[in-house]
Amino acid sequence: MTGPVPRPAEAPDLPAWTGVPRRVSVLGSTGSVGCSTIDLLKRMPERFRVVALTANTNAALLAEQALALGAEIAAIADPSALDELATRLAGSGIEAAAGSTAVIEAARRPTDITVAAIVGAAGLEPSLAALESGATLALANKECLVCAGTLFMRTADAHGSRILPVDSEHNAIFQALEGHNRDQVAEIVLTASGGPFRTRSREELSRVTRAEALKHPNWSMGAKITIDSSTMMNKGLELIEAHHLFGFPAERFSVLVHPQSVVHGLVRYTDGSVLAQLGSPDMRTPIAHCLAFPERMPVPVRALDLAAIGQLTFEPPDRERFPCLRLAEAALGQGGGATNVLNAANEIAVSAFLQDRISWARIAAVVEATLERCEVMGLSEGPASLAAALDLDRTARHIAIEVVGHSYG
Ligand SMILES: NC(=O)C1=CN([C@@H]2O[C@H](COP(=O)(O)OP(=O)(O)OC[C@H]3O[C@@H](n4cnc5c(N)ncnc54)[C@H](OP(=O)(O)O)[C@@H]3O)[C@@H](O)[C@H]2O)C=CC1
Ligand SMILES: CC(=O)[C@@H](O)[C@H](O)COP(=O)(O)O
Ligand SMILES: [Mn+2]
Repeated sequence: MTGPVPRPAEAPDLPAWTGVPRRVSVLGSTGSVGCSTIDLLKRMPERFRVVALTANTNAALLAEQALALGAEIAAIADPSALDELATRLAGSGIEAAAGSTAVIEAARRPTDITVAAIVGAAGLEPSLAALESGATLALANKECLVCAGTLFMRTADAHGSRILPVDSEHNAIFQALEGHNRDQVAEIVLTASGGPFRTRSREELSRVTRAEALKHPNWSMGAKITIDSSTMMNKGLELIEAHHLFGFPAERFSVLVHPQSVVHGLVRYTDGSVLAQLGSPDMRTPIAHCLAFPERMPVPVRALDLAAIGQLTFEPPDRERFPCLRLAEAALGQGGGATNVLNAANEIAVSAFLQDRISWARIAAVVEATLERCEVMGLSEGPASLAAALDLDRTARHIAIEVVGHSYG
């Protein structure tokens, strides 16, 4: 275990909104978090000015968003999508750019706040570029921190950039920690819905389908995180994310299953007080918290009606039926490059599951086998540079692809 990560204590708060629009970029604007962000920006045009929007392949939606918000630039990672993007933006004065370097350069444009909502380790370089520009980063892309957390937090520190957590649990914990003494924090609890398979037996879990796994009980999200929730790898990734974001040792965090997804995170203090943040399960609340920080802004989210919900329930996680949680906890405990390998192997396994190449139960097996094979590389040192992080990520993916190739069922 590496010790606590130093906090970016000197990073300045965003100035309060004083009537001057904030410059905002959205990386991954066409995804689930991206579209929720765009929805909020469209409702408050006087409050935000859009700099850059980025996507992977969806040129039609990217152009529509850029036109609706009058963005400066729209950048798409897939070079073959440039013609369509440029045609749709012709005559608007909005720049069109393509290729992964164009996405990174768009992310580097100065803003007041940049929302990092690309999925997977593909978000690492654009998010680092945003941090290097000095922007406040509203971070949804948890895989950045799992892949290269120490490097990521150091980059934020070095450039005086603040990171505001968008991920609902981390946003809740951030709110419950704000204004309190870090030395008096006894425990930080991440809640987990338990996913669509929370009550399934081991035997039933061997037969679950892709369609079932894609049906999250409470949240509407992109495919990758929805599968991660079904295996509880999402909670494992979130433990690693929380360790880096908040700088507490791994032992200070715990996971509590809460099927209603109303209590998003809790902080217990040394005097026994437990502070929590509650809200309807709608990502527009944590996104708005980041966009308006340190103010609050109104959102079109259904008000929480606890009387209608009636009961909030809690139970411990089951690491036997959901081994991905155990694997992520072990990788966090090991530190160094283990979480990078965990993330890469999980991305490959989830993608193979979504392509019907492996069963749901094999996702954990592929991650475990990849971690075992990578042990020989000695993972005790975490990647010290971006090149080292990308290199380890590439190697682990190759190994995971081989493991998938040897998987049956
Ligand atoms: N969805 C949610 O409610 C929550 C999500 N998160 C985290 O936020 C992140 C985004 O999740 P979500 O919105 O669900 O994901 P989606 O799959 O819905 O969206 C992903 C976005 O990233 C873009 N993208 C994908 N691959 C690349 C690439 N190689 N280069 C550049 N852009 C790329 C996509 O573009 P295109 O549309 O063109 O494919 C899309 O804009 C994830 O890390 C997730 O864990 C955290 C908490 C909640
Ligand atoms: C909305 C959000 O933050 C997701 O990470 C969500 O929490 C996933 O639900 P699980 O608790 O099922 O992983
Ligand atoms: Mn979350």
